[in-house]
Amino acid sequence: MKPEEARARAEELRREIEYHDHRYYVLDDPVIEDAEYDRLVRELVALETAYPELVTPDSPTQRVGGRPREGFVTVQHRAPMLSLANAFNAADLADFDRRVRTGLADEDVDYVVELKFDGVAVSLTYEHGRLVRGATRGDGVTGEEITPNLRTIRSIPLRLRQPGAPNVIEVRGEVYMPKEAFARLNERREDAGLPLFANPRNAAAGSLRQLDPGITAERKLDIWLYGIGYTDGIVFGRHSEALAWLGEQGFRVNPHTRIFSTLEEVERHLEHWREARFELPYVIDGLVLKVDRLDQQERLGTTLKSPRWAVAYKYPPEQAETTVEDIIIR
Ligand SMILES: NC(=O)c1c(N)nc(OC2CCCC2)nc1O[C@@H]1CCC[C@@H]1O
Repeated sequence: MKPEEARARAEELRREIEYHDHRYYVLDDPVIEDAEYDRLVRELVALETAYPELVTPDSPTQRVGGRPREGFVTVQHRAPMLSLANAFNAADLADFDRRVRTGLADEDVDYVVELKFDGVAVSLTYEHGRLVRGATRGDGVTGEEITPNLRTIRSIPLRLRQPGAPNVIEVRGEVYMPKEAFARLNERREDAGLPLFANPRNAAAGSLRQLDPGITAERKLDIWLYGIGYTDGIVFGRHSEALAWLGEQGFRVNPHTRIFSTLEEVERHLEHWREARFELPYVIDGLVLKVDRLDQQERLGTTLKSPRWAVAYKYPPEQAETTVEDIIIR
């Protein structure tokens, strides 16, 4: 095969494998048999081995790469990754809603209501459509650079579907370990006499902070994208539009997100998930309300720590540990 034929075939295989990765890992709706998928990957690996100059960082064969590192580098987020004020009951929610409506001079308000994933917040930076950096939230201003570890998460695209759009975009999401993967990991650790992880969030954090990406790759982590931090190329009118755009670019965006325009609808939705959350294959510790219109977010602004246009509604923690009351003194 001539070099330019090899280059063309390699690019064709990359597109095809990316398409199937998106169907399988993001849409959970594969259209190819595993054996056929593996054959595509084997052909690409063979081509890249025969023509090493063809290897590009965003090739699907480069997901688990690099030697273990000595330590982590810290990075500054272009825009701070804020935290969320909490609401624990209907009164707290009413306070939040009143403050929002007062701040907006009683204009109509739409709330985007998202599940609150109990994992590790990360930011992903894409330049000219390619993933160049991934970092933990850290203290909101400075995080740890964990790009090789995030590249092992198969639902994170290594390049955007329309690379032309923004030159730079930094997206935010929550990396988590599904309940099933958490249970299997702790079984293996128990068999190996290793200390167990207390919950999926700790397991996800421990898996992301591995110096060896090969270990991260084995941990079956996944991610839900929930926002855009910084971008130099596109402007959205609403948070819900930004979420739709993330989905179009190939990111994994949660299907349970809803938009409501009254607090009553929001409260009914929160009551539904109070029990329904235990059926989910991943842990949530509440839901997040966000004012949808970005111009209204701007007007409400943020405190040093968290936005005035969003709040986390928290459920009481699952009673996993045994408490004193549960121990009946016989
Ligand atoms: N954990 C989540 O599911 C979640 C979410 N669905 N949406 C946001 O929106 C950001 C944007 C403005 C302030 C918080 N943040 C989330 O989690 C973050 C991680 C660290 C602080 C928040 O809990």
